[in-house]
Amino acid sequence: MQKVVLIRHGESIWNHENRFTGWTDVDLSEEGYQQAKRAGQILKKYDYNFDAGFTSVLKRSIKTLHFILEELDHLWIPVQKSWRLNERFYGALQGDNKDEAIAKYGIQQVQKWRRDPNEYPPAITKEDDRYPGRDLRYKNLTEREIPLTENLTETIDRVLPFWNEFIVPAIKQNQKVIICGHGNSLRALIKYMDNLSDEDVTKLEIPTAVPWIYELDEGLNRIRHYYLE
Ligand SMILES: O=C(O)[C@@H](CO)OP(=O)(O)O
Repeated sequence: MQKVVLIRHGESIWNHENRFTGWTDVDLSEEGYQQAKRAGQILKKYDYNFDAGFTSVLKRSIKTLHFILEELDHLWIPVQKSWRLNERFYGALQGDNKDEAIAKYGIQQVQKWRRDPNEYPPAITKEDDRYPGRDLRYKNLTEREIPLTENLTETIDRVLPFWNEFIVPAIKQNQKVIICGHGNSLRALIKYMDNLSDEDVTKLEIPTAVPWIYELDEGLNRIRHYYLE
């Protein structure tokens, strides 16, 4: 049996301000920093240790993983960062306040944008300041890989190659891995791992910085999962 730890980053400044974030590189709030430290202490209490870490290229996740590893005195383990673990790209909603969006577009539309796996948020154009194509960290992506908007189904499609190419081989080599991601990149992974229907995944809400333990059998099928508190 293998244990894999999934964890969403701690609260970000825009989580706190209730704004759509997506690929915007927003920092942790003070509360988010404390949450990350607490997550590390919880993992330490239960004697967890890791051989490898995986995270996105966004600082709220990178820092959360860093503070967790610091609590475990594990800053030395290899950490692989990939845009494929980024939050879902929220298009033209990025930066908008979620309550203001509800007032403008109605709760049903906003809820669809947020949770319907096949619904696209309004797209940006390549001229928009939020277009990731001018950001150095994405310079090796093809134009097709750089989103103007993204739904959860597409998030799954770009998370899975990273899961299959890097995380699965590490698990198969008996490495203990921790994956620090985002609400929707983890939702994408869990939809795949748990074979959740489109309907069921709409109900999946993932709290910030609470370690979520996946116990997997030899074939990497889920035995059970639970939060560590
Ligand atoms: O704003 C975002 O990028 C995400 C996560 O905070 O929001 P939501 O939960 O609405 O998908």
